[in-house]
Amino acid sequence: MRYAYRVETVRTAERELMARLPEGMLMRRAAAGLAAACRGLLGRTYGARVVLLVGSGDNGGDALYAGAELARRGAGVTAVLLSPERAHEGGLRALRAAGGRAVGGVPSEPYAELIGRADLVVDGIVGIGGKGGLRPVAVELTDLVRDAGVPVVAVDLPSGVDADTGEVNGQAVRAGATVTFGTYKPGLLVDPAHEHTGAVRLVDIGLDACLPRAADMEALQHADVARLLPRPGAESDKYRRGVVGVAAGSGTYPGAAVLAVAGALRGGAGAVRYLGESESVREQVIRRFPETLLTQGPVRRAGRVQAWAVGSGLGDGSAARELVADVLTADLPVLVDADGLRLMDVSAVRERTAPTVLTPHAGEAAALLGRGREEVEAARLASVRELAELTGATVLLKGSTTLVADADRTKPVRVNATGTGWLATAGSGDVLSGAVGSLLAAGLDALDAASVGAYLHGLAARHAAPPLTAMDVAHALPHAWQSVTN
Ligand SMILES: NC(=O)C1=CN([C@@H]2O[C@H](COP(=O)(O)OP(=O)(O)OC[C@H]3O[C@@H](n4cnc5c(N)ncnc54)[C@H](OP(=O)(O)O)[C@@H]3O)[C@@H](O)[C@H]2O)[C@@H](O)CC1
Ligand SMILES: [K+]
Repeated sequence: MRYAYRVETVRTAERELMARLPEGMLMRRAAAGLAAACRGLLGRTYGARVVLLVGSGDNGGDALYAGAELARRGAGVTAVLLSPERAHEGGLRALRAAGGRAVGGVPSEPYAELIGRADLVVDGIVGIGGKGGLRPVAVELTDLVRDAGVPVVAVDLPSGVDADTGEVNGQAVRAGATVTFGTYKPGLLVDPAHEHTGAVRLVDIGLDACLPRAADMEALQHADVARLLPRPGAESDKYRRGVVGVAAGSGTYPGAAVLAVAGALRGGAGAVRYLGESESVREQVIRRFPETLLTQGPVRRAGRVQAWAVGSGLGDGSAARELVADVLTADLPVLVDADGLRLMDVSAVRERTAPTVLTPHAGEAAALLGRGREEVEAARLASVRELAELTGATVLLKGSTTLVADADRTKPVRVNATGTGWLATAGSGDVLSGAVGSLLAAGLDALDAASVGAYLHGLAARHAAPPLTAMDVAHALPHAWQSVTN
C-alpha cells in the first residue's frame, strides 16, 4: 500500500523525529536524496547547468543543499533567490562554498537567458509551507521556465499546488519529476495537482517511524490487489463464488447491457444474471455472452444474486426509475452507475443497510451535489468525501486519478493511479460497473470492491492496444488479473 499524510500530520512527525536527531540531519537527508535524483535526471552532472529557484523557507534550503552537492560534482549551479534577505543561511553558505553562485532581486530579463540555457531547473520555491497559489514573482519565474521548456524537478511538491487537497489555486509549477520527502502527501496523488508532479519519487528520511498508522489517503499496489482478489477454492461452485445481477441497458442503449455484462463476467464472480425487460436486449446479451443467466423483473423474483449493478444505459423513463428503486430495496450490496445516479432517490440510498457503491464521473457527482462540474473537478477530494457524507454510500469518483471514499468516513480515501486517458471512451464506465458489481458479489467489501475494480480496469486499459474501445478493456481484464497475481 502507498500511504499519504496531510501536512499537519507530517509536521508532528517531523518534530518528533527532529528531536531525536542532530540539528540539520533531516534536511541533509532530504537534500542528498534530491541531489541523487537530479543527477539521475541530468545523466552527466559534470559541466551541467543547473538553476535553483529558491523561496524563503526550508523547501528552498533543500534546493540549496542539493545544489551544493551538484556543484561539488562539477555542475554550474546558480540559485535565483526569490527573497534574497530571507533565503536559508546554511544552504546558501554551503552552495557558495561548493562554488555555486546566487542571484536575487527583481529584473527578470537576465533570468530568461539563465533559465533558457539551463539543463535542469530545481523548484524550491515553496513546499508544504505554501499557502494559496504562487505569488507574482514566482509566477514570473515559472512562466520563464515553462516558455524555455527546460526540465523541472520539484522539491517535495510542485510549488503552488495544495499538499492536502490536490487543488491548484491560480498557477503552479509543472514538473517532469517530483522528489518528495518522508511520505506522499495527498496532493501528489490527486488531480489537478497530480498533473503537475510528473513521476513522483519518495525519499526515505526516517519519518515512517513517527507517522501514525492511519493515513489520510492510500493507494493500492499490485500486492494489495493480489491479496484482495477472490480466488475459487476446492469447495467453490458458481453460487459460492457469487452471482452478480446486472440491470443495465435498454432498447435505446443495448450496448450498455452488453458492456456491463462483459465487465461482470471478468470481475471474479461465479455467474452473471442479466435482468432486463427488453427481449431484444436480452437476445443481444445472450448472443454475445452465452454464459449469462437471463431474467426479468421484479428484482425479488430474479433468482439467486449476491450483489447488483444497476444503472448504465437505462435511459430516463418511469420504468427505469422503478427498476432502480426496486434494486435499491434489495438487502444486498448494490452498485449504482450512470442513469441510475440520476434516477435514484438519495434518501432511499441513505436508508439502506446493505452496502451501496455509487460510481459517478465529475458531471454526475456535480449534479448530485448541486454544483458545477468544474467545481468538482477543481476539488475532487473534498467532493468525493462530501458525496459519501451526503448519500451514506461508498463513492467512486471517476477520473484520471479515480478516488474512492468509503461510507465509513474514518477510513482513508483510496486513490487509483492505474488509469489512463484512453479510458475516456464510450462504455468504459459500463465495464467498470460490471466488474465492481462482480467483486461485490464475490464478497469484497464496498471500499475494496470499488478500489480493486478501478485498479484492474485501469490496468486493463494499459494492456489493451490504443486506440482502445470499452470492449477491449473488458477483454483485457484477465491480463490485468494475471499481471497482478504473477
Ligand atoms: N517535513 C519534513 O519532514 C521535512 C521538510 N523539509 C522541507 O521543508 C519544507 C517545508 O519548509 P517550511 O516549513 O519552511 O515551508 P516552505 O514550504 O519552504 O514554505 C514556506 C515559505 O514559503 C513562503 N510562501 C508561502 N506560500 C507561498 C506561495 N504561495 N508562493 C510563494 N511563497 C510562499 C512563505 O513566505 P511568508 O508567507 O513567510 O512570506 C515561507 O517563507 C518541506 O516542503 C520540505 O521541502 C525537509 O528539509 C526535511 C524534512
Ligand atoms: K517546491
